[in-house]
Order: sequence, then C-alpha cells, then structure tokens
Amino acid sequence: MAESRTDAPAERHRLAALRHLWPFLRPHRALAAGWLLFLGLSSAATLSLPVAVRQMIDRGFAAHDPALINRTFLALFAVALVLALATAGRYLCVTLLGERAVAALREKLYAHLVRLDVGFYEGTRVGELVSRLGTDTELVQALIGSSVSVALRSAVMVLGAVGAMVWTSPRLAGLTTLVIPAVVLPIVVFGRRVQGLSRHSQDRLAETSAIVNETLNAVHTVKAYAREGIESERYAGAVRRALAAAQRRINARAALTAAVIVLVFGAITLVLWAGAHQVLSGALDAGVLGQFVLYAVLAAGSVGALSEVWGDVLRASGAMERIGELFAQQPAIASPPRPTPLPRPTRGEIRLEHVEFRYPTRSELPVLHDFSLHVRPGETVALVGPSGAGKSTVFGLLLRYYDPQRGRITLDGVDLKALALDELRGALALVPQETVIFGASAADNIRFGRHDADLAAVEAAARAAEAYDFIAAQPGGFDAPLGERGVRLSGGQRQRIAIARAILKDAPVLLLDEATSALDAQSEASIQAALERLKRGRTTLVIAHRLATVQRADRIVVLDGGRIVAEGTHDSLIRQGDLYAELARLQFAA
Ligand SMILES: Nc1ncnc2c1ncn2[C@@H]1O[C@H](COP(=O)(O)OP(=O)(O)OP(=O)(O)O)[C@@H](O)[C@H]1O
Repeated sequence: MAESRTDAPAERHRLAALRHLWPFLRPHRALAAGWLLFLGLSSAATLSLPVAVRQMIDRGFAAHDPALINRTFLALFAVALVLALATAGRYLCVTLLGERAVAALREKLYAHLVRLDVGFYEGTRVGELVSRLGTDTELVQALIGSSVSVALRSAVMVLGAVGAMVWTSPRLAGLTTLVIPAVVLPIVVFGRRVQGLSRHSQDRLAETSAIVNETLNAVHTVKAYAREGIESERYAGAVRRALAAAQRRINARAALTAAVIVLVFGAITLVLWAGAHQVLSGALDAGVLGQFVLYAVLAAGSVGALSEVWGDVLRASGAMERIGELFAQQPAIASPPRPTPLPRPTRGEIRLEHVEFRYPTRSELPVLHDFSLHVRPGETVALVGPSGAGKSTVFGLLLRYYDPQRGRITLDGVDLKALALDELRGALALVPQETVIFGASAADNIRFGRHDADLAAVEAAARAAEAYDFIAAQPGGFDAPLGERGVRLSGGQRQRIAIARAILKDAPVLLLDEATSALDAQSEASIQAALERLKRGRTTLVIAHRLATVQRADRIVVLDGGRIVAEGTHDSLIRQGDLYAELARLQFAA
C-alpha cells in the first residue's frame, strides 16, 4: 500500500473512524439492546452493594440488631445473584455482537478488495491486505467484544458511583470534583499519543506479513538463489522494527496506566483524609464515610479500567481507520451505470483505434502509441515482437485491466467502457503464460472457467484440452486436490488445465499468451492440438513464441516499441526481411 496512504496523519479523525463499524452493528440491534439491559442491571447491582455495608455499620452493628444483619446479608446474596446473571448475559450479548459484526466486516472487506482494479494491486502489497483482513479485524473484534464493553461498563460505573457519592455526601463529593480535572487531563493527552503509536505499530506488523507473503509464495526462487539467510534477516529486521514500535506503544500504555492510578488514588486519599476529620469532629457518620469510600473506590477502579481500555479503543480505532481507507478506495475501472449489452450472438470483432496508453504507475513511459488494430470475427492474429514491445499490454487493455488515455477499443462495435465488466470479461477467455492453479481439485480448477458446469462438461473440456488422461490417472481423479498453486503438476499439465478452463468458458474471443518455456515435443504437440480445437470458430489473439503458432495464424502483427511495424503472413514477412525475419531467426529457430 502506498506509504502516503498508510501514514496519512489522522489525528483529527481519531474515534470518528469507528463510525465505519455502524453498518455492521446495526443488524444486531437486539444483541446490543440485551447488552445494554444487562449492563444496566449489573451496574445497579454493584452500586447497591455499598448501601448494604452502610446499613450494616450504622444500624446492624451500632444497634446490635441480629435480625437486621441477617436481612442485610440475604439482600447482599440476592444482589450478588443478580450481578452474576447480568454479567453473564452482558458477556454473551457483547461477545456475540463482536463476532457477528466482524464476520460481516471481513466478508464485506474481502468482497470490496477483490473488486478493486488491477492498478490498485500494483501499488499495494498483498501481504499487507492479508494483515488488514486478519490482524486489524481481530483488533476490531476485541474492541467490540471486550474493550467497548469494559469501557461502557466503566463509564456507567463512574457516572453511577459519582452520582451515589453526591447522594451520600455532597460535601465530600464537592471536594472530589475539584480534583477531577487534574485526573482527566493527563489521560486525554497521553491517550492521543498511545493511538499514534498504535497505528505505527500496526503498520510495522503489516510489513512483516507482506514479507512472509512474498517470500513464502516464491519459496522455489528463494531456494534457487540460496536466499534463505538473507530473507530471514530481512524478515527479522521487519520483526525488530515491529517490536520496537510495539515497545514504544507498550511503554506509553504502561506510563498511562501508572499515571492514572497515582492520580486517581491520590485524589481519593485526599478526599478521605478530609472525610476522616469530619467523622472525628462528629459532622459525618462512620457508615456514611464507609459508603462514600466504597463508591469512591468503585469510581476510581472504573476510571482505571476506562483508561486501560481506552488505549485498546484507540488502537482498534486506528485499525478501523485503515479498514475505512480500504473501503474508501474505489476501483478506477468499473462497469458504467447503464451498460450497453453486447450483440447476441457475439461475433468477437475487435478494434483498437488510435490507442495511446501509459501504465498509471509509470506515467512517464508511453507503452502504446497511436495503436490501431482490427481483428475480424473468427480470425487468428499472432502478436510478435521483442520483449517489452507491448504485447501483453494489448491483452491488459482488452480485458480492461486499464483504460487507454486516448483512442478507443471496441468489441462487436461497442466501446469497452460502455460494457458491463462481467459481460466484457465473460466474452474473453484468457490462457495466460503462467497458469494459476488454486489449491482445489482438478474439477474445481477447470470450473474456474464456468462455476456452474457439471462434471460431464468439465470432463469434456479436459478431454479437449488433452488433460483428461493425466487427471484421471492420479489417485482421486478429478476430485483430488492439486496442491497449493498446483505444485504437483508439470508446467505442461498446468497449461492444459488452463486450456481446459478456457474451453469450458466457451467465450467468443480467445486471448492466448503462449508459454515461452520449452516443453517436450509430446506436450508441445498435445498442447498445440488442444489449442487448435479451442481456436475453432473463435476470434483469437495470440502472443506467439512458436513457429507452429505463427504459421497457423491468419495474420501476424509485429510490434516494436508500442507500435505496429509490420503485418502479414509468415512467408510474406520473412520475404520483407526486417525485424520479423530477425525475430523468426532467433525465436522460432527450433
Ligand atoms: N504493470 C505495469 N506497470 C508499469 N509498466 C508496465 C507494466 N506492465 C508492463 N509495463 C511496461 O510496459 C512495456 C510493455 O510491456 P508488455 O508486458 O506489454 O511487453 P511484452 O511485449 O508483452 O513483453 P514480453 O514479451 O517480455 O512479455 C514495458 O516497457 C514494461 O516495462
């Protein structure tokens, strides 16, 4: 994720970020109401305890009345019972509320992220997003499930206890009020610092996830270059930075807690000392002072708890702020509000008209200039050219990963920007150079092409892609998992699965990025045969690296530096000499 986005100063937004949570809490109003009800009950029960103590001191002990003592103790037990049930009820409601809200938050965040455009992912490390979805949402869950609960309970207790203090002894309460600002102010100031540090610490943590994600996903390369030591060191460095950030956060939290306790208990001692003198002079009953003390301790304990969870609340609001930023990201590429439908049946006619394109992440480098190409329905056009010529970029534009800055691209006469993205991409079947295999069964991997296809259709596609035999031969057949990223398959097998996917998709336009890796003659032959079957009756654009492919193409388009420099058949281009003849000599020599 771009640094500027992550580190944007958000001092002003502090708790406002928590508003993003509201839509996820709203559907669970009943749980929230239950929580508040139980909270009220348990607070009332706690607040009534000191009254019993006062009864005992002033009436029971002083009047030597055993019956009153008995009644008081019975009442005490009843109150404890209410307290126990209400506390359990409160815990149940608020924990469920947290779990449900965060489950919905995760679902929505993932659905949002997966819809963001390719450009967003080029500027973002996926590991960081994984951390946002995992760690940050966990923080938010802890916030709802516990911190907010404790905070609210403490706040209610502070209010209740303070009210009870005023009711018990207005004079002592008045004295207490004088010292409150001295207690509250430092908490607020320190709390801000803790939030800033929390956010910093979460960001460092997200960086460590990004490194793990990158390197463990490319573990073969890491090993091939014997980078284990270097990568471990790089990760250790990130972990140490995260630790240092956490250390600063913890220090600030510890200092905050200590400061709060000193301030609060200092204030209580001061008030008590004044109260004790009043009892001595006969201006106050001992029982009243006892009750007041208990309320003061309750209030102080709750302020302490409040300050402790306040740090958590700020930490979670930092996490929510980052989640809010992700929600605020809008895909640069989206379906228009009122899309034009593609003509049916779709013929697969493609036109690029005077297209100018630069990648958003490298706006200084023009990649395609004044690029015009017409591909007729059913035609097979091979794109050839040196590395970096812009061949894959043409595919990216057709798939609308990006929009060109100038010119337009049409499919069956409709501007791509006027089409619904699903419809556009539904009309194109891509066989990429690097096949992506998901950690699922062969059948599900092929079904990536059409998720509702039945097994018969999947098997037929596998047959057409020459993939049936090797899939059926493995134990478990089509239902056996292929291993994460298809590690158990050979390159040629992965490619045939990708072809089966495209066959199953049955789209009118085929975008084929031929693998450059050398395959053995038999794989090559079976892949070619599969591709020939796939191309039949479809418009095909192929980034060609093989002689067989260019020879079978209806037309070859030679790209260089983002322009079309020649067009024709293999033979006519060879006769012309120039770049194509050179490329053919180097690339298709085999
Ligand atoms: N996502 C991207 N962001 C920025 N620049 C890019 C991106 N992808 C490609 N480029 C640049 O655009 C130019 C064209 O790249 P492209 O991938 O289209 O070339 P190609 O002809 O497909 O090359 P190859 O045969 O090596 O795959 C190159 O200069 C490349 O550096």
